[in-house]
Amino acid sequence: MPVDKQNPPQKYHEPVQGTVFHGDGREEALQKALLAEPSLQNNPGTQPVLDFLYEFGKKFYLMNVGGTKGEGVERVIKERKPKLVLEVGSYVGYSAITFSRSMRDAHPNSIYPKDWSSDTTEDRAGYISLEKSPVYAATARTAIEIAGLKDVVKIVEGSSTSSIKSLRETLNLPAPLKFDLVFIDHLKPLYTNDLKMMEDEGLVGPDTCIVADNVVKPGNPAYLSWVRATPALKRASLEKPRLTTQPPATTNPSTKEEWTKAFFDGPIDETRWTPDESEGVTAKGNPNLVYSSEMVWGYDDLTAEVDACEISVCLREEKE
Ligand SMILES: C[S@@+](CC[C@H](N)C(=O)[O-])C[C@H]1O[C@@H](n2cnc3c(N)ncnc32)[C@H](O)[C@@H]1O
Repeated sequence: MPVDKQNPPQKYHEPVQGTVFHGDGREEALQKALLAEPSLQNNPGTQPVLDFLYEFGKKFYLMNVGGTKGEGVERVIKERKPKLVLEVGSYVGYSAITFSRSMRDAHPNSIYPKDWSSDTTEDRAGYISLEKSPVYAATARTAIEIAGLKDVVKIVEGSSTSSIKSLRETLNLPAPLKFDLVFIDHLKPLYTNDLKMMEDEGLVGPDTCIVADNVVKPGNPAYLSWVRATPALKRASLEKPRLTTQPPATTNPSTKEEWTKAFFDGPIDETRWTPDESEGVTAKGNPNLVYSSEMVWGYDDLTAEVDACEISVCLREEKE
């Protein structure tokens, strides 16, 4: 869809928070529609599939990153040229198609290996996407295949926290190999625990760029506090015991300026709580990683609500 950063896109749906906006059969219907669409069979490719998802989303809301925020992330990919990308939350494949296309354009001659273990001088690249729902993963695979990106994108099914913990084993990904870019876009309360798990496993580190979607809509002050805090503040937080019940969530600020300036000194203590959805897999995190973090603003293309991605580049690991 055309991107106009100054003006909101046309609104096709009312805000969906608090309503049923996925998991009611629309993802299966989308898969069938993708397979039945003659123009996609005759003219497969990335843009026809993205356009098809956008048109479907106008009728039945789809929780895709969309064009305006997606364009900001694509710009980062074009600048940083990541070779190994991790996405958390595939849904029906919109972001995986958009971002892996940019990655492939940056590395047209790379090999996309099935596993990363072999000792080789090959120029390799790959886009790994984690998805909990087998139904959404199946639709994403269909979309990705029609888009011609089957060899570039690998979907790993399962719950994110345990998938991340076992990812080196699952992908034969030897240390110290780590991700160049991570796109976090799944269950909002899990963002911090899952980033901490990546830090524990050495899957992120100096030079990794971490992009987190929906930090304004619905908002994620706890996550922002982890990537914006100083190592000293994070170390102090980790010295305190884990919280066993969910603390009251910090309220969202109301202006862009407040969002940009807030959360450099908390609510870091909220990050001591691990949501049930991590299924008992808790992470400590590496408090010594220093991130430089900024917000990239955009819209939900279908509800026209203002939203933002937080883009955090890991600068270095501070010595204690
Ligand atoms: C906002 S959607 C992702 C949208 C997608 N990144 C895009 O822009 O096209 C969130 C996805 O995260 C998945 N998800 C939620 N919790 C998860 C978890 N614990 N592990 C893995 N995936 C999860 C949901 O099933 C859903 O497909």
